[in-house]
Amino acid sequence: MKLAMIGFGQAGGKVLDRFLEYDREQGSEIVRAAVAVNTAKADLMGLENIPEENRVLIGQARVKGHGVGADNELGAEVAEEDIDEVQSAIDNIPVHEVDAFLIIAGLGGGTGSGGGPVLAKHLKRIYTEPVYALGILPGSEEGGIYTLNAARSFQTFVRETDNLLVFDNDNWRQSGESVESGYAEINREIVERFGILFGAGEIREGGEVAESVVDSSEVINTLACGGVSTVGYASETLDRERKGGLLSKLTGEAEEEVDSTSTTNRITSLVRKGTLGRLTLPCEVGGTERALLVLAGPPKYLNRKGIERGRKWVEDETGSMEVRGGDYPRSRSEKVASVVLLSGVTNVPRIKELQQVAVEAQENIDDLRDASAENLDQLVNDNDDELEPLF
Ligand SMILES: Nc1nc2c(ncn2[C@@H]2O[C@H](COP(=O)(O)OP(=O)(O)OP(=O)(O)O)[C@@H](O)[C@H]2O)c(=O)[nH]1
Repeated sequence: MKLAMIGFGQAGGKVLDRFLEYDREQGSEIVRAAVAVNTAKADLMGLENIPEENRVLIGQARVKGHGVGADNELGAEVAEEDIDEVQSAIDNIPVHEVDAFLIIAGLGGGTGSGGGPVLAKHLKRIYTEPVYALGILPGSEEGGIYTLNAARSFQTFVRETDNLLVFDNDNWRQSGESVESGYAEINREIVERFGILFGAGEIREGGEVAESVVDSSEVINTLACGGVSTVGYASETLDRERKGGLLSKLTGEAEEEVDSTSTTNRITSLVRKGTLGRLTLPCEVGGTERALLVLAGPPKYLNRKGIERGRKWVEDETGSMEVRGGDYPRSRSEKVASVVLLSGVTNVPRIKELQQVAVEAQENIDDLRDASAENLDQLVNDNDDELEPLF
């Protein structure tokens, strides 16, 4: 599937930068266009793979290139004010060649969290292609303002996009890791999962053809139920049995013996592990509206029977009647990987918790405001008492 990706804010830009690297390494050609938008000049300058002409600095008149300091209302305001500058960069994208837009943003900060939904609304008004977002939730140790931003932004993103794919940093940070090396690891994880999902079906001319192809319309149909999505992943490194036949001696490549029963079993077990293991956003699998599974790996290690069994299992597990599945051949890969997209999930404890914390944070803010208003009144009254008439 070909995407126009817009990285909004620091996290969005960094993840998009990694997507470009992945695209180049894998030859997957998912990112048809890449635009980074930020209020902080330094963040834009730190990007490595996004072309300079596609880096858009917004809000210069208001924040002078220094970021909005986790103020997501300000993030939304400057995005509204400077939407034409973002649009100018998007005007250079051959939109007729893309299947969808994907806005990537950290929901806890200010720029991406506030500006991302503004851009989503704008794109939906102008284009007919679906507009998705990949929203990154903050770690719980990041504090109240990040949680409050994330809770607000989450709701707005769900309203303004065709589907919000979520990655929860809280579920992925390893203890003892530095923040930066932690993010590098997390960003690799994000790009691998979403890269396989969006890369399926993007087979170039002369490339390998999948036995049961996943094409972009299947990803779009799975996401079309709207709401929130999460992605599961599992992989197994292949212990490739090689047989030194004449052909292999001539080509230098080993032929492989592949047992079809173990191929089927490997696939079904990877689908289970992917679905029941660590999801990008942990949730109850039951009640999922739609699902899609993609099996990636060397074609010999993929078969229709395994995928069909895996698909049936996901149907039983989710209770959904709309479970699609297919394969994504990658000959050079040394592993078989399963990616499971669960779309329209409803039972998500982290979101409930986030909303609760946000309500409390809002009440605290209201209390603080009330308290400071009372203090102000008090101060005025006290001062009134003390003031001596001058005449
Ligand atoms: N996964 C991931 N999350 C990140 C990364 N960098 C920052 N974050 C998360 O993103 C949130 C902060 O958002 P940023 O993108 O840094 O903020 P911003 O949109 O640039 O907004 P301001 O800095 O307030 O102007 C925090 O919750 C971080 O946990 C990253 O490289 N990867």
